[in-house]
Amino acid sequence: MTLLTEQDLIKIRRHLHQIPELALHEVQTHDYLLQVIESFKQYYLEIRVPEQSPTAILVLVKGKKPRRTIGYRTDIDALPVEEKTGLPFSSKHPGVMHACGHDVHMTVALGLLNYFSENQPQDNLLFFFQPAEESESGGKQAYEKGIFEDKWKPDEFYGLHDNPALLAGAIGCRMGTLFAGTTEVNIDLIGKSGHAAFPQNANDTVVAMASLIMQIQTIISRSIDPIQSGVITLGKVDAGTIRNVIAGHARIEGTIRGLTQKMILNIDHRLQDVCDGVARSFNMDVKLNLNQGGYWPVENNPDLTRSFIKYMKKQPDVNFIETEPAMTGEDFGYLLAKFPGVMFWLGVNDDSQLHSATLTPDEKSIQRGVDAIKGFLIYRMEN
Ligand SMILES: CC(=O)N[C@@H](CCC[C@H](N)C(=O)O)C(=O)O
Repeated sequence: MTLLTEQDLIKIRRHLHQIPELALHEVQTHDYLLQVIESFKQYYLEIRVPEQSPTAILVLVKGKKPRRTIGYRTDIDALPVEEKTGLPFSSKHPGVMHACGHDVHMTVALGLLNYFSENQPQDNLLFFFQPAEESESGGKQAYEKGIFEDKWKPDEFYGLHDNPALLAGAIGCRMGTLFAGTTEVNIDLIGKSGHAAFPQNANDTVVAMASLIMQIQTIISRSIDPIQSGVITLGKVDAGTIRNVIAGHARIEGTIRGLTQKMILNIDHRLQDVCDGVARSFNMDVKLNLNQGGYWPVENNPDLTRSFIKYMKKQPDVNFIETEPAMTGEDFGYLLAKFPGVMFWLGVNDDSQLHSATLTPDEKSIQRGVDAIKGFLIYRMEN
């Protein structure tokens, strides 16, 4: 294999786009990634599939005169979204789609790895193809299972997320917090089912759920400092079986976001109060389960981010934009709490938002992303 062209990268991205898989089930994706990586020159590559995390891949590129190991992470999982792009290379997996652009993330990582397999870097580079970013805290799991040990430990870590609101190939970043911390919310309401005609003999969880949802949506507006703010989105509700049976069980699933850990814990606390209140007033069990996993706020390291921004701003071919913090979550936040590093945006210029069934990243972003990041990594190794 020689250097991949822009067309080769687009082909790879389209293949990955057709085989999206959910968190921790990225089997075909993993096999295809391995196949591509194994087609690169292997002179100074070492590939490892950690047995503790069988869909992850680590690739160490041994440097000429290493002073450090620079990590680069890409996520590899997809979302339970039915694709509606109409693209000829649409998802072949019903109900699953790369609606968050991880196919682009993986392709950029492969482009970088391919370049450094042809051009031995000064420092060591560690590529981490990470399962389960959308749920299941893949980054945290990998860390806790000990996959970053000995020579597999990065001294610093970089990673990107695509951004449809930025022009294709633009790089966005900021000092401090880039993304929010999140907490997954699951609420089960347990009442008593019964005949629709006799509510006095049942305990209706649909009515309690409606009241609970409305009360939860007052937490942000009434309990949180509006200057700091946060988000609670309840994205899934489920209750009942048929129109004329009172539902004895209801479930709500959602997510909380805040830019600081203090804010997340504050919202968590208020949510518990509101659930307890509804349980009392409707005389039923309301079980709240909160799971932050590894979705900690994404805090960029000050020195490394300064150097990243300084480099990107100086490049005539890079459209660099200083961005505001975003309420998206990322389990790279957990890894950045363990290793200093930088997360940044790669513009993919699309009208559709992340997580939408019509997300269509502009493929010009791939080569531009590879060029900008490759340049930065070389610069970092020289400084
Ligand atoms: C970039 C992005 O969209 N990330 C996801 C991360 C999921 C966090 C977690 N599963 C949760 O929902 O709390 C996001 O939804 O922001």
